[in-house]
Amino acid sequence: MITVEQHLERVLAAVRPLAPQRLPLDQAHGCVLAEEVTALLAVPPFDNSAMDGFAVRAADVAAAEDGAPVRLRVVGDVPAGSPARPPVEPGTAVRVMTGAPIPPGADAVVPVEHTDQAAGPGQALPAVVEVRRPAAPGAHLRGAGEDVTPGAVVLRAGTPLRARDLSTAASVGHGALLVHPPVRVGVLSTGSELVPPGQTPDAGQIPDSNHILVAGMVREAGALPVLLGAVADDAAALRARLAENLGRVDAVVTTGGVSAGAYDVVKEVLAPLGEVAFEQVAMQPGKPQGFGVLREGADGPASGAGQGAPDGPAATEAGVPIFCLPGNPVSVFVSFQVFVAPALRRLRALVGDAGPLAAAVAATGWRCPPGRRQYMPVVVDGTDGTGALRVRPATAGGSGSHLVASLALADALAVVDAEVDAVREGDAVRVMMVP
Ligand SMILES: Nc1nc2c(c(=O)[nH]1)N[C@H]1C(S)=C(S)[C@@H](COP(=O)(O)OP(=O)(O)OC[C@H]3O[C@@H](n4cnc5c(N)ncnc54)[C@H](O)[C@@H]3O)O[C@H]1N2
Ligand code: MOO
Repeated sequence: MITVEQHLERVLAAVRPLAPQRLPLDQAHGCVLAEEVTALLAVPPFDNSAMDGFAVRAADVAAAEDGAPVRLRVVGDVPAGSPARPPVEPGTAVRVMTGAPIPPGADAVVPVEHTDQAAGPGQALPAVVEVRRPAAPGAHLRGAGEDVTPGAVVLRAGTPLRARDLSTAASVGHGALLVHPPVRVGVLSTGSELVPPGQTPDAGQIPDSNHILVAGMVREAGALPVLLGAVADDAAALRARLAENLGRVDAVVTTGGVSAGAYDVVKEVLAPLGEVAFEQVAMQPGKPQGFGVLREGADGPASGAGQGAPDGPAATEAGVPIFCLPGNPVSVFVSFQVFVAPALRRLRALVGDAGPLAAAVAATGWRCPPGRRQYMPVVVDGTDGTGALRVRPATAGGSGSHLVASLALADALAVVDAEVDAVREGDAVRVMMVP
């Protein structure tokens, strides 16, 4: 058996960030930025009004008050988006809407509420406006470049792009950015016992819960699932499904068929390729693990992959990493957290790992498997006096790898060293919070 660290090291050594591509902003959400972004436009791009009202010369309205309004001749109307720039001479005003450019000559805006004019849509442009409050020079003006001036750096390389980062890029004039593209992950279940969710299983059949689990975890890891469905325990069918799809994915996750069974076809099909190794990892759940890299034109079952693919070649020139996870659903969940998620971070070009495990205290004891690191699904039961999380197994069945229905209860995985044969109430444990 190898350790979790040994297997993870092998996985991480085989994956590289996907090569950057220039993508339109609407396709770049979640992608890691591969360039420094500087402003092409100022924000705001021009002096504009912060209020719906009237652009005036502040000196004209300095003495305005309710009892002694100042009357100004209205010489123009500038809605937002209008190219009109009617000058504001002494004694005049121009109606402006929020976001509209400030006309030359004006140095303040009087909100419509401080005039004799009604607020709201459909109001005709008056010939004269009565201003009932003074406005200081600069009042309700938003100056060009107040936020950002052209040339300023607004986003740094390495940033995973959030909605507001993309809005920043748009506001400073960019329509596309150089990013590490979304990682497309093929999701493939194997097993002759599987029926699609919602379909009543016949004798010996079970719902394929792994497919939807892995697809969702791929999304939660910031990548794009490519649903490759389920294949029966049939070597030719598996070979064909992989060969058809390898060219349109950057990684593949399969479930099932990796242990010692007579029908464990994943192992049968991929092991002869040489670059996919099947190991026993000292962890529970998740002991049997396959990992490797499938290459275009490789001799063997997956040869021809990538040819004629509808969505273009895989972005990983070095080949397509494939994770062959065990079929038991809790094993899938744990294996994904421990091996696939870190690899997806690297493929996405995220820097660093997901962060340290959190400190917790066992609210109750539980048994651990000898010689394997345990990943126990736990619920968090508040905190103790020192602020440490109190955790207990999410189900009476403990870390059994088939307890898929109870997995939804878990808040975290308690990670217990291989040497520990039992956790006792009050013991310190480390936990990995899970999405
Ligand atoms: N003789 C041995 N038997 C087993 C060993 C071993 O070392 N020697 N290891 C056990 C461990 S540990 C695990 S984990 C499993 C892994 O098995 P496989 O990866 O070969 O998976 P399957 O046999 O195909 O399925 C296992 C289990 O999971 C259910 N399953 C499979 N796919 C799905 C799916 N898509 N959705 C829901 N459930 C699924 C399947 O029906 C089985 O119950 O092997 C042990 N055996
Ligand atoms: O390692 Mo298996 O995942 O225990 O059931």
